This record gives sequence, C-alpha cells and structure tokens, in this order.
Amino acid sequence: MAPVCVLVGAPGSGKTTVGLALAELLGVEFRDTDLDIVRLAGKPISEIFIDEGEDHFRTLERAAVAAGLASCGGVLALGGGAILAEENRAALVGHPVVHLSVELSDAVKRVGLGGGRPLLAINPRATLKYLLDQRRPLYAEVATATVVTDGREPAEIAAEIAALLKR
Ligand SMILES: Nc1ncnc2c1ncn2[C@@H]1O[C@H](COP(=O)(O)OP(=O)(O)OP(=O)(O)O)[C@@H](O)[C@H]1O
Ligand SMILES: O=C(O)C1=C[C@@H](O)[C@@H](O)[C@H](O)C1
Ligand SMILES: [Mg+2]
Repeated sequence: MAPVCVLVGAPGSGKTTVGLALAELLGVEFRDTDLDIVRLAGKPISEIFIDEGEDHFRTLERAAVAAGLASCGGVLALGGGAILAEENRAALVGHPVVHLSVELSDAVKRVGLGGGRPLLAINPRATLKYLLDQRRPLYAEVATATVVTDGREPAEIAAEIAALLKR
C-alpha cells in the first residue's frame, strides 16, 4: 500500500487542514505523522521536545514517515521539518509529493504565537523566516508538484490537488 498523496510544507502551510479536506474529497484515509507520533508517545509534541529533546522527536518522526509511507493508502501529511532528514527525502522518491507553498506573511498569520509548535514558541515571525529560507530548497527537491496556498481557502487548494492527482 502507498499513499495517493504525500503533503509537505512549512508549519502553517496547511498540511493537516488541506490534507483532511483532500482525504474527504477523495474518500480515502488521512494520516499525519505528527498525530501518529503524539498517539504513540502519549503526549503532545511540545512535551516530547521538553522531556526528550528535538533529536528524539526527529527519531520518532523518521519511524513515523517510514510507517506512513508503507501503510497509508490515502493522504499522508508529514511534519513540517520531516524533509530535513536525508533518510526521509530518499524515502519519498517515487511517491506523489505535493508541496504546499506559503510565504512568510500568510504563515505567520496562520500559526500566530506557535499554537503548540515548540520551534515557534519564541519569536514566530523570525523563526518562520529562518525555517522557510532553510527549507524551501528541500521542499522543492522532494515535491512532484507545488501548490500555492497564500490567500486561498483550504477547500480550493484540496480541489486543485485532487485535479492534479487525476492527470
Ligand atoms: N489556506 C488556508 N487559509 C487560511 N488558514 C489556513 C489555511 N490553511 C491552514 N490554515 C489555518 O492555519 C493554521 C495552521 O494550519 P495547519 O495546522 O493545517 O498547518 P500545518 O502545515 O499542518 O502545520 P504543521 O507543520 O505545524 O503541522 C490552522 O489554524 C488552519 O486552520
Ligand atoms: O517545522 C518543524 O520542524 C515542525 C513542524 C511540526 O509539524 C511538528 O512536526 C514539529 O512541531 C516540528
Ligand atoms: Mg500539521
């Protein structure tokens, strides 16, 4: 089994929101590596960062990405930083991967003061700018298609992805 679509993008690009809408539109399951990690660890991501640190979270994330790619037959959303790991980027080769692109101004408005995202808990605007600059090339590297999300509704974005997948 393999996902019909893998979503990648920065925090606030809408992977979870658009992913849920897309899965509903296609009538398939929705999986999200962040939610899988929270379920398995039995605590929120912010607590994993506090108790065990980011490196441990990234280890859990590599396992969640591998499991998702192997067992999800629907829409699989990856955590915003999953593409930092070379192992994850290599695992994505051959899959339909959609990059939800977002510019700084929309991303900042959407994540507010972090919303439970530990990396954005302090100075979200500056941190998001750094993350976007660092990661844009990596999202582009793994993506088979890019969909712009700025100023657009999740339902409209999901419909565009569904049309792309039919091609
Ligand atoms: N296209 C959009 N327009 C307006 N708001 C949006 C859009 N997409 C998502 N949002 C809002 O932005 C916030 C972040 O969205 P979401 O959690 O789906 O992002 P994400 O990419 O999954 O982030 P993360 O990488 O942290 O998991 C949510 O409050 C959501 O309702
Ligand atoms: O951008 C990131 O590095 C992260 C994004 C979220 O999806 C979570 O995976 C976590 O908060 C880290
Ligand atoms: Mg998400």
